[in-house]
Amino acid sequence: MSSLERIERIRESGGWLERYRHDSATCRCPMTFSIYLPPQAEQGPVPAVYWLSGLTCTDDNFRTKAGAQRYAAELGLALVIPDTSPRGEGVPDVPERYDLGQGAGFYVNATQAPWSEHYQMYDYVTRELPALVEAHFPLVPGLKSITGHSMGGHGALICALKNPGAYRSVSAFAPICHPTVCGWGEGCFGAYLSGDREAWKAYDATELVAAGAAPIPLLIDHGTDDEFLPDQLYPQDLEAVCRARDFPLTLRMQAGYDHSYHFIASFIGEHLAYHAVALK
Ligand SMILES: N[C@@H](CCC(=O)N[C@@H](CSC=O)C(=O)NCC(=O)O)C(=O)O
Repeated sequence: MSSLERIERIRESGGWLERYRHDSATCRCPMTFSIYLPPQAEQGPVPAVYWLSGLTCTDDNFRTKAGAQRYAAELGLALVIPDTSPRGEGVPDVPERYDLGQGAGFYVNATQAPWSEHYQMYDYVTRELPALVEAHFPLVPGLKSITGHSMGGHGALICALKNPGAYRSVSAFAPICHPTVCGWGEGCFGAYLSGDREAWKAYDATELVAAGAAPIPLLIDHGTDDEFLPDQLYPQDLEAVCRARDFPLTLRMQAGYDHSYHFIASFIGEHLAYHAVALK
């Protein structure tokens, strides 16, 4: 297991917001993540909520824009906030594209060169990072939930659907619900996973539910004024397969909200309270 280099420590809401760099064996490069430890972590281990961010983000967007740490402090939850892709000079990228390469790992394990050398974000967020943080921080082993936004909402849904029992609860903000049929998903899956569309379905929430994923309640918020709702997010497709299977889905269309962190900040308290109930 790699060692951790602490690169930041900030007092917030009675707890600590910390940032670390480590050599990832999974992504074969240095990776950065943030963790918020609530005040309760000074008394003993606490449960963790993993947050997966969207396209163009690092771990910094959520911790500076969502206002989540205040709620996490009240609820006694740690927040674990990974980056959205491997990064660095030796890591493939398409600098002119915001939706492919660095900042756009899409939470899959790439199988295609040149991406497969480093772009192993699914294994990183579901295996390496939980083992690392549980070994180094006062977290209750295995007691975790997951949420995220847009590409990260897609990531949260597939991590929970593909790992029955690993997460006590899952929620998502404006997730890309059917990535195999939207432009963002087609671009990344085509590059990272080849042109074989059947292979893409293993990382698509709508396809996983349709294929018989074990039931876990899904809490999803979308904004009705989200600029990406018509062409990228497809909640109606996930809703249809959930209805056909009687799969537990709470899909809330929040009037007037867009795709931004203002939307996330408006509902993050509700989402964390939801996870806190599942984690008690
Ligand atoms: N037009 C934007 C597109 C990038 C964008 O909107 N990113 C969202 C996530 S979208 C899906 O994953 C985001 O969270 N941005 C960061 C933020 O702090 O708002 C562009 O060109 O950048």
